[in-house]
Amino acid sequence: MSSNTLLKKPVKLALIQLASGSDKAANLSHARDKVLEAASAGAKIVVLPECFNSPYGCQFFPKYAEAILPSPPSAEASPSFHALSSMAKEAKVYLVGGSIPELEPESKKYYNTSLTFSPSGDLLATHRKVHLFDIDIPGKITFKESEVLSPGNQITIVDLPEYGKIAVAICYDIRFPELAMIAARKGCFALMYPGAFNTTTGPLHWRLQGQARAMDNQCYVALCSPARDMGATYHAWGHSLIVDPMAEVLVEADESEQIVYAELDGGKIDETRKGIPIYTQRRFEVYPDVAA
Ligand SMILES: NC(=O)CC(=O)C(=O)O
Repeated sequence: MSSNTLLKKPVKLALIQLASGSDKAANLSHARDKVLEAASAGAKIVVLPECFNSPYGCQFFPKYAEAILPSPPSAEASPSFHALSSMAKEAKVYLVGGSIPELEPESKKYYNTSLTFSPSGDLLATHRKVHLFDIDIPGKITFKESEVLSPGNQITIVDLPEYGKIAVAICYDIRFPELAMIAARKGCFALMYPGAFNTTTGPLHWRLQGQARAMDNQCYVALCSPARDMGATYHAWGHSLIVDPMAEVLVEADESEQIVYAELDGGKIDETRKGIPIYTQRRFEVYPDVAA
């Protein structure tokens, strides 16, 4: 076990592949139990899935949306914010709080938003899904988040003082390697993606996207899905997974509710970058358009 300049000390990461239903309060309470379970197993960074407090679908966003700003949000207006903050504090973990439908009260715009909290329950970062999930695969799946949601406009990098920097992005964001590349080049040891691929795109692309982002950027990548519910309108792929900097899948769930864990080690980032030194071999003079 070793550390490096990106990851100061080894850390156990947990992804909670949560089974959520239509009752928001029940979902929040269930998430709390699972976060505490992950902490008891030694996890210090815990990730929840996309839309963990609601069913996933455009028809559900307005009903489940809550305000996050203005600050400080009240427990009535922002129950998920408060629940996440208290579970992080109770479990004493860094918590990447999956995502929740957000209503920005002044603009009346809706967002798909991820909140990250410190072990003392303080909000560290807010990521609004940058790339909205608009796809149309005839006969298989049509989804248009942009009919209801607005996109976020920022790459989100979060400093976890004891460990180093992570990037947080949501689901469809993983299909845009530019975002991952910039975050990695700014020194993140891991890219965290709460996500909910489906039974059409999941088998083809979920693992591949996770491994591709890890291989390109030689850092850890985590994808955290909801458990599959065949009674829901959207059938999540599940298969939450953690990939190491060599693009090896360290752990992968099936589609049922479970928690997957892996130990992240800075030495693995060094070893990978030493063995395949693309970080020092880039030729930005040949492709200046992508230089940061
Ligand atoms: N749900 C998403 O945002 C993305 C997805 O399912 C896919 O890219 O496939």
